[in-house]
Amino acid sequence: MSAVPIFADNDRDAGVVEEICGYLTEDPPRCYFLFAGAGSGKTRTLVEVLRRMTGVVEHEKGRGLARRLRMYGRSIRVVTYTKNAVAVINGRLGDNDLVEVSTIHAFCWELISGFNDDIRAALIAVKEAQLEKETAEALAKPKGITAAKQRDLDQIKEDIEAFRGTGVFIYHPDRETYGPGALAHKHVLDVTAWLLKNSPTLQTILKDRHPIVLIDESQDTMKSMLDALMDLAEPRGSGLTLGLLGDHRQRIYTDGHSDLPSLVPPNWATPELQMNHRSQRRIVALINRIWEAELEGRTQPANGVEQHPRAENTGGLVRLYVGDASLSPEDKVLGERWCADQMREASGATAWSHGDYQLLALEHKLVATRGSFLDAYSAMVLLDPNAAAPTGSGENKGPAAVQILLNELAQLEACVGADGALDEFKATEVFRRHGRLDDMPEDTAARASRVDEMLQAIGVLAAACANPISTVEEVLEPVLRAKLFEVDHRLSAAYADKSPPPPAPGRGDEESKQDRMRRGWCALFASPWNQLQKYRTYLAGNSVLATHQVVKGSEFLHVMVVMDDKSAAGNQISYDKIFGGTELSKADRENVEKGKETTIDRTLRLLYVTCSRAQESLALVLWSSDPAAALARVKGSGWFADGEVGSIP
Ligand SMILES: Nc1ncnc2c1ncn2[C@@H]1O[C@H](COP(=O)(O)OP(=O)(O)OP(=O)(O)O)[C@@H](O)[C@H]1O
Repeated sequence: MSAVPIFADNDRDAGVVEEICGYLTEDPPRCYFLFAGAGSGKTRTLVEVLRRMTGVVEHEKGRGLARRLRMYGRSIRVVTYTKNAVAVINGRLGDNDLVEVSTIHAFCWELISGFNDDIRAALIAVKEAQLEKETAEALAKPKGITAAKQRDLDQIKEDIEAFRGTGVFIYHPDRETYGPGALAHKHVLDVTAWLLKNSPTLQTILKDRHPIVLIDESQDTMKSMLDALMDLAEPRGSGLTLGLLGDHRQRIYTDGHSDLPSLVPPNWATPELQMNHRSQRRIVALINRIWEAELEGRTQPANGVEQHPRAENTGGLVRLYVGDASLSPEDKVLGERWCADQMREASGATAWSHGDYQLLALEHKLVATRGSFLDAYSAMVLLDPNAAAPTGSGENKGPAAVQILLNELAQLEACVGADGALDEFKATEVFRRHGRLDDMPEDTAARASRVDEMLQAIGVLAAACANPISTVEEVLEPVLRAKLFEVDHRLSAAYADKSPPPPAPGRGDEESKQDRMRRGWCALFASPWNQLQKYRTYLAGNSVLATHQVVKGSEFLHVMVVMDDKSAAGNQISYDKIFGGTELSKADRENVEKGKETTIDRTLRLLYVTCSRAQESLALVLWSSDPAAALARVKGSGWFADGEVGSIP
């Protein structure tokens, strides 16, 4: 192939940057929704627009915009989904005082921080609305308000009272904040959205600071924040111009709008990126087929442009392997290794035999099982279902009440060598970092005695950590006895309570938050200590195992997608239904009739996201409850050629 057509093909999106620059510099400027598919290079497009709009790259109208922004001390605000994306954009932009890039949490907190009376009013209004909604929902059920539900409603009332008595609210976008007035991540978004709708002062502040707001991954941006901003941007010329970047095919969180393209006002511009610069042709063809598939149970429209691979990306390998879902987890791991060997043979890529491929699993529970930290993970989910698992945005740090286990104790454990000897210098540094040396006794004898007490406790702790069968309870014992660190009051109270865990609720039974947490504490104390290290690695996003949900924005040369509905918790996703090994449920059919989102819709999007992470080769491993039916259905789907499908022996 000659160089000319390659250039022409690869450049089909070349005009989009200039098109967007045009919308932002029109008078009045025009809002836009950029439809940017997987691997379409939306970051590059965004950065190129920003460079032109801020005078870094010569652009006549951009120069005028930059001058106006600078004259009034304003800047363009870019909101990204992860801290990593913030760093990437800042890195590419260089020193640029006309652009501020942040996560949505940091953006919201910057807007509301210090407005304590407004925050209080918003929190109370949001909680009162929640109380009203939950009460009405419970009353509509045949059982009415159960005792467990009443306890939850009382908790909301207590929260409201606590907000009334709070003077100053504190928050940090990058970590959990504790203590009086500490706001959770979700609260900050709720409060900002409420205030943007109800407080003219905040509306003016926003427009005055950031007349242009560009939001990446808008399909997953919390609905209420997006609604508030979209309202403010109307009518055109209102003083706020919005640019939304997104791909509704990649929506994987429930926070976002279910069909953002249909909500975009008709007067907005809707440019599109059609290229997929990331993946080889075969992979791009597969994701196009997946998205347009006419599947039974699908309600979402197949809207969106078909993607084109780069002209030089002529290859790529795709395989689907189907195995029996009733096999043991150990046998499944062996089966997945067999698949990797097949991929090695078919592709010739040694990465498949060296474990240098990215394994994407369906669900956190599946990862916890494969990664041997299921007890610790399950306990964390009971303690705080919202904070237990890593998220795409990287803000989850585990339940707030157990932070000492995830931070201080992990750091102290790292001071103990393989021979069990303590590195006192490093340990002192850990205590100093956590402010534990500030209140050491002045008196020499008392100080020496306290040091002895601490060293003795660390000795017991080191021995417990080194013992592979130690439980979390055994490791905690010396820490609490010698008060080595400041401990969350919920942790110390739960530790002191030696009552047995309440029974798990039966199917369909409600459970109060207190009972659920008590079960969580008991499960955590009984968990093997060595599972916590694996859990921490996973939570930090440093594990070679990743769930589908956390791979947002990433790309890998070789990908294995493990689809095992049986090992996953919940029924939100079912690959076996997509591939035909399981029939649609009654609820699925009812949802289809009502035009509501179905398991098929959600699963198709997740499949789209995972497959589109692969650059060179992609193995799909399906553990099906009816492998024969799945194989037959797959063969008729047109997604794969005959030689691309195989059975796991
Ligand atoms: N114009 C381009 N020319 C060549 N390569 C490009 C171009 N734009 C992007 N790429 C490359 O294509 C890959 C995908 O780009 P990027 O990660 O920005 O896509 P994305 O739109 O954010 O995708 P996703 O939504 O799937 O995460 C990257 O490796 C990037 O370097």
